[in-house]
Amino acid sequence: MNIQALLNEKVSAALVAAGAPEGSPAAVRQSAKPQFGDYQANGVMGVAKKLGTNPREFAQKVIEVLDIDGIAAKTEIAGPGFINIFLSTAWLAEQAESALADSRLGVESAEKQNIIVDYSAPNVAKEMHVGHLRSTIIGDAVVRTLEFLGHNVIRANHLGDWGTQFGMLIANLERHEAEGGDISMDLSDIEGFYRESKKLYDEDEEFAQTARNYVVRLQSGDEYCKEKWQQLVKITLEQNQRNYDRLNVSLTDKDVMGESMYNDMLAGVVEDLKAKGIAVEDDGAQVVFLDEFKNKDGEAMGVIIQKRDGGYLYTTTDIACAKYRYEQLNADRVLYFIDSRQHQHLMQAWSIVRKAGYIPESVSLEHHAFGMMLGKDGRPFKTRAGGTVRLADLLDEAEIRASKLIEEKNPEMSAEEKAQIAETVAMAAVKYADLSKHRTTDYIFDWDNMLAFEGNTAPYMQYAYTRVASIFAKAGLDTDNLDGAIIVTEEKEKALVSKLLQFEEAVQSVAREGQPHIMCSYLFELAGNFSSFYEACPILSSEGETRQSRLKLAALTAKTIKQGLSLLGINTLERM
Ligand SMILES: NC(=[NH2+])NCCC[C@H](N)C(=O)O
Repeated sequence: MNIQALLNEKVSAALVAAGAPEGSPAAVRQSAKPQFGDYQANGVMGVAKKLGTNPREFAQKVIEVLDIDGIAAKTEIAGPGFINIFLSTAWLAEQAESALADSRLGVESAEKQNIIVDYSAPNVAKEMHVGHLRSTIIGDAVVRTLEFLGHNVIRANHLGDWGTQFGMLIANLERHEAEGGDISMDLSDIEGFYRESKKLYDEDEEFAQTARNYVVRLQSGDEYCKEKWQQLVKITLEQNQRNYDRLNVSLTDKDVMGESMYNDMLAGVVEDLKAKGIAVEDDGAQVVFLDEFKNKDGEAMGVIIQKRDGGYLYTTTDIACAKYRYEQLNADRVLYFIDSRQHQHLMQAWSIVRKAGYIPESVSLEHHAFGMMLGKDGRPFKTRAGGTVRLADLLDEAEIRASKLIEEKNPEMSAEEKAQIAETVAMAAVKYADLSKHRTTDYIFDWDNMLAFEGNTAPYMQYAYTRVASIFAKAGLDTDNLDGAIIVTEEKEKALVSKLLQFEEAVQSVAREGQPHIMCSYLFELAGNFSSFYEACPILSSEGETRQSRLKLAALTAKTIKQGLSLLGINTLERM
């Protein structure tokens, strides 16, 4: 149950009953401090101002008609007219009880929507690099959260699999084949292969001519070129899949909807935009002038959708792609997890999409942008030699570092167990470090921080889970089979229960805002609440119904942490 939403509904109804206009916002939020109650409604002041009445008096009227008997123990008016709501411990205990009995931990399913999530989107014949890492792990956490809420999610890996570069890549692939080498070996360093192709293209005129010829042939559907192109796509996908699997990212080959998929739509889109008078010819190219974007002379900015030579652009593809997602996939919502540097590109493409009426306003197109990944020195994240960091190398290093850490902590464990723990911790650390930061800020990649056992980190959260789980292991108890009832008496018990019952709010916020750091902060706070509870309220050494109740609180904590981490794509360990 979403308590905030419930209270918001209750207070909204009371506002109207007290004379406020229909639809006045109740603005119920979690309280910043316990002395302000569990929740606070801040909507009264705005309404009183509109009505020209005294806010404290109006708040009093609202409280009189507010129907929260049995839910709240107490309400009070504070400051200029805030309503502080103190929840009843008996009611909280009841809610916690039903959350524990429910495999969804009491989280209600949302009204089902078709949601397309565009994420990862690396490029063919290029290594996945750290920039794609952010899109991949943030997007995947949001996908898991949306699915948990019951939405129909379509994972769209907008692979960069089209463009004029394929001419030189095909020509070079052919050259390698002619030389009789082992192609899969030759392409194991796909980035090197790309550089080599580029060099040949720049330096060898005959090669460049073949390459240009292949571009034309590929675009007109020539079988030979298509087959070679497919080979390149396949090799890239295999390499990416290894990264996805290691990172426990839920993408597979089936989710690839690359740029090439929209190729057949592009001519039609340009024709249609011309017919609608949205695109006009300018110096031989097809251009859309957008008033809402100004160029440096203060004039409407021109966005090219077809070049003079007939070629289409990245923007043209994204226009067609958005159209497709609405028309063919019936999207209710489309989320794009792309680097903030592509913001203007997306805004322009979508502005054209809306002008052309390809998607109704009721369907949201959302750019969930993120900042750059920086090194510890605050500069773009690079290898020591100054090159781009390959994702696979980064993950290898994470495992090496985590192994050392686990070795120090648990020298007595079997090598096999240590290796398994190290791998789980390593991938979690890389993901969690990224997920826990506000998405839009640049993110500083720091091994020591992400692998620390203190603070808002993966090892800390994984260990928090293991610690609760070990209580049950030690007592030989099963979290699914506990007798007795939850009784909330101690202050720390109440704080823990309140936090546990905010899980749904966290899940829904992540789904709404596409910001997984909300879940990380929630879990970190929950772990903190559990620690304070555990210190103040002994579990196994207490007796009778107190012991049973506390065991149940611990069980719900373990399940909530595990579920929350799993929505982030992070695995837990029973021992670590
Ligand atoms: N619909 C989109 N434009 N998705 C993002 C594509 C990202 C692009 N392949 C890149 O590496 O920068």
